[in-house]
Amino acid sequence: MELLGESLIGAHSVRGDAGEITATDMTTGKVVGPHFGGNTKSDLDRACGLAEAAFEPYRALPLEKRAVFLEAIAQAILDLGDELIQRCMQESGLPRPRLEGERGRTVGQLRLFAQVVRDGGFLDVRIDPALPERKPLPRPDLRLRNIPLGPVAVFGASNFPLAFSVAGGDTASALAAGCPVVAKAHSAHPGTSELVGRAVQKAVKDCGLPEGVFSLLYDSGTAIGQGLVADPRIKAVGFTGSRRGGLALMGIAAARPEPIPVYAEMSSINPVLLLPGALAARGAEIARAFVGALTLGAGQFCTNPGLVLGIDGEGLQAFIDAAKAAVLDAPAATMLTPGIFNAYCSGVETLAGHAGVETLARGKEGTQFQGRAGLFATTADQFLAQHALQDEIFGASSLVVRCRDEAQLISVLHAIEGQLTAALHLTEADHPLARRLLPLLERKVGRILVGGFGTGVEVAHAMVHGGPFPSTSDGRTTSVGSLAISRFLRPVCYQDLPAGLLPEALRDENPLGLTRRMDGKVATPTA
Ligand SMILES: NC(=O)C1=CN([C@@H]2O[C@H](COP(=O)(O)OP(=O)(O)OC[C@H]3O[C@@H](n4cnc5c(N)ncnc54)[C@H](O)[C@@H]3O)[C@@H](O)[C@H]2O)C=CC1
Ligand SMILES: O=C(O)CCC(=O)C(=O)O
Repeated sequence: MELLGESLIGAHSVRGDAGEITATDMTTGKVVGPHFGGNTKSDLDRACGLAEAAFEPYRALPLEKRAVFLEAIAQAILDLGDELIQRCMQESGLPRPRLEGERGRTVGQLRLFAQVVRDGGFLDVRIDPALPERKPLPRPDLRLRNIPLGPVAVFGASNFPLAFSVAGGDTASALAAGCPVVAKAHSAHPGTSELVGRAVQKAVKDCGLPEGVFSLLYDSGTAIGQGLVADPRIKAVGFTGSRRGGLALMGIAAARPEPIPVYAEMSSINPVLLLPGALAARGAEIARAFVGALTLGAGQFCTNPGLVLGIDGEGLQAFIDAAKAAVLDAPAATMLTPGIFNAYCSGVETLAGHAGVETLARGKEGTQFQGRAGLFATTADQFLAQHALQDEIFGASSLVVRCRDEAQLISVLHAIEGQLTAALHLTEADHPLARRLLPLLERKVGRILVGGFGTGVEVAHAMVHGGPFPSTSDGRTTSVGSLAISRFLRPVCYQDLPAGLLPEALRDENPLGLTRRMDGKVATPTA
């Protein structure tokens, strides 16, 4: 498919004329064509108008049709074939196996949401039948179901050009909820975005849906992204990126005459807790696995293990020695954009320059735009005294914090900000300490895991990829897994509506065959 450098506004392909966006081939540093036109405010207005017009007919579709649409997007992405992978490799610098895996995850995610839509459980139907004889007052007939919020703005992430971008988890869950999507392409992978956008556009057409169900805009600066969040027709925002970007969009959304939710996944340093028994039993082994997780994908994951906590002693020293050796051996890796590479280099330099921070090891030198892994250490006293030591460094850098004792480990945990994940390494002897840490960890993170690291998020029903601020803007939800749909829904209660006016999902005869909560009890449909 020839790339045109055009945005997609409903069924149309439109060349924006507000500046240009060009991709960089991250392995050569050269610009790759075509040049993409940045959209204008009037393009944005048109995309939002179409999304608003599509909302009612799209949400009214039978669930089966919505599910088939999600599956059609998945197939259209697969039909792009190797062209998608090649373009994506060029724009992102990410290797083929990673991107093939990510495509599988993207397609799997869309198919998972198709199942979620068919199942209908996300409607969360509750029926409390009327109790006309109840004393002292009768109870009215109450019926609840979730409805979609309205058009959603999705900001593609730079670090997952497929699974968190144009047709990634935010888009899949918003479409599954019944919300049209206006996506804002990330300028790091404009060609990949156009290819995937065209796949979604084709699925819209093939399924006979209103064209405004999906649009894709390009922004040569920040005006289109900001305008999108401010547009009164947009009712929610999905974002993965920097803390600064997420906070800016949250500010715009909150300042609207009608504020809207922004689901921003921002910064996280994902503490790894090395408990004494585990350090004594297998410190060096954990260190090697840790460096593997640290350097995976040049460390460009929001789940990257950026902080290691342990109690000082022989065990922690054995871990550090083995981790140092593995980092020294780690090859440099191409980063996503020149900007991200530069931010990584300056982040590492700043960290190394802090009082009381020791550079333990740096990975091998690389070529242009290749980040070198970095391992640093400090004491808990220093960590507690310098808040800046908690700043996310996006890339393969991690800070080991030597704690004096259990009490100081707990103080450090109290001091850290909200996180996506915490990883515990333990043996049975560590269970009493782990049991004491768990309530505190629950308050700090969205996912607690044992024996591994946070990278490699499973797309599943029980997954939480979220956490307290600043890891996300709203720790009550997740951006990965089927629960992500709940971000784009809100409950409506129907009180004493005549049967003929009730939505199908709420009718007594249960024509959709939904599992519903009847008078508080789960009722499965009779076949
Ligand atoms: N924690 C995480 O998961 C990630 C963190 N990052 C951090 O972000 C840095 C920059 O990477 P990017 O991916 O470009 O993130 P970014 O936050 O700068 O941009 C993400 C998206 O939001 C838009 N955006 C950002 N600020 C905006 C504003 N003020 N107004 C309107 N639109 C705005 C951008 O155009 C882009 O589409 C990295 O060096 C890293 O520090 C990046 C990716 C993921
Ligand atoms: O590690 C993963 O699979 C997902 C990480 C993520 O969501 C991110 O880096 O933005």
